[in-house]
Amino acid sequence: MSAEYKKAKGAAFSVAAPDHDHVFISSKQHLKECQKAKKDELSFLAATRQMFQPTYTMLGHNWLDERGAEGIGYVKAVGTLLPERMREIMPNMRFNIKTSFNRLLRDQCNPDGSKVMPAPALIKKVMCDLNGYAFFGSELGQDKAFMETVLEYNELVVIASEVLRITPTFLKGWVGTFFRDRGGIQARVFKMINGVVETRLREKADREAGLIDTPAPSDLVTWTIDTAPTELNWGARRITYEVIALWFGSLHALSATTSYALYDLCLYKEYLSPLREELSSEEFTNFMNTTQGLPLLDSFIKESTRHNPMEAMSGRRQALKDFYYSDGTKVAKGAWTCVPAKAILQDEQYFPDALRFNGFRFVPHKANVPDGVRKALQPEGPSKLTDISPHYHSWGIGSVVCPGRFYASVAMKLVLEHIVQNYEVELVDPKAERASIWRSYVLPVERTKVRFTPRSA
Ligand code: HEM
Repeated sequence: MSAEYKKAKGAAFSVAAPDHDHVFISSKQHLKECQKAKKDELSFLAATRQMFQPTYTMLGHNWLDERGAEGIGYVKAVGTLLPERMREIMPNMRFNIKTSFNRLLRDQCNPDGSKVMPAPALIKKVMCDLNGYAFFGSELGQDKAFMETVLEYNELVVIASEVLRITPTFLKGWVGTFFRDRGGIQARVFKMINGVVETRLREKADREAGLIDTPAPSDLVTWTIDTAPTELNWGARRITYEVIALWFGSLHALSATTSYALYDLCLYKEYLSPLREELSSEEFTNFMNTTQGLPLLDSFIKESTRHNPMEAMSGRRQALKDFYYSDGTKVAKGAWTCVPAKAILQDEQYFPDALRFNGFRFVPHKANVPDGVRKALQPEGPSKLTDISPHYHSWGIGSVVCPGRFYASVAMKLVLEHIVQNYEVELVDPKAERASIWRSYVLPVERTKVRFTPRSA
């Protein structure tokens, strides 16, 4: 894809795949037209459905192709209500991370006090616990059996959806049933979440009738209920599906991105000292009080996402009918149009010294960067991890952008803060494979091990 992007010099290019063709765009004009396409022309939700195969991975749930036809309450729940409450829940998020690390590393001790763990597997569990708290509060979030089941379900969906995407249509029903019935895991997860949703709906009705005066818990189940489209009268079942869909959209990306940042902490040790200085300063208190700040850590994570994008493409839209860009480029019905995000992130025009890791390339000019730490400057000036820009498409391409990025930024910072402040980290085998490529995904290799040595040891 990168070679095609270079050859195309801004023009659109096509890449065929077993399930459908891809038409890649990167010019300002194409992006503008893609963002402005009508809802019945290019669809984000149709592409998402193809990615996740919910018919087989979410107990037959299906959503409409037209974004907004069933409301976009989830965008408010995730992008507004969750960030608004973040300051309130951040101390508990921090405590949750500490508890997870202590529990997960407890049994791995070597005689010298160090602990060795496969890094992505560890991060996935930490993030699962953390997300569990943000999504389900203390009810299901503290329920060990539920958290183990929901993590197992997550893994199943990732594998099942990829297998189903390339399964010929005539075999899909058969292969899909195999995944759907596997140990009844989908039904179990559904039942547990649905139970909580039913209770919350009952309590909401009681609260509105003045029968109880306890406040609703501050978590995504509550906010998904509160932002559900009233005119559609969603019951518990539909709300449960919405919560499950949000869960998938979040855990996988969060874990992969944080795992890469952990590898980068192991590989580029010169950043540890300035990061520790920042995390021990007023900056951290300010971050806990405002959710903002920590410019060095923010830039380090952003550079890690640039250097190791977990997906080669972004801004997927499926054509619901033949679609033509104004230069005549055709996206045939069923094909996807998308952006070659990884190739753009490695383009020297936009990211000088693009192939090198420059942890502080995005920091504000006034930030306290010590001499000797590389800091390539961006032509467009400083930017934050959560910013959307025409060349950084990790959160999407505009018209649809990730509303979870504010929470993701805080969650990643809190996990990395815990690691940086409490451990020295190193790759057990610096030559071990860190990333594996499957189609457009570039995922952290599960078995790659990191040694955690407590800093006080
Ligand atoms: C590092 C972590 C994450 C990454 C890299 C990421 C990336 C993305 C991307 C690329 C899109 C699609 C935009 C498009 O195709 O144009 C998206 C959409 C979305 N993401 Fe995230 N995401 C992350 C974390 C999260 C989290 C933690 C949540 C929820 C708590 C979340 C919720 C959503 C939702 C609801 C959408 C759909 C938005 C809409 O329909 O308007 N994401 N995300």
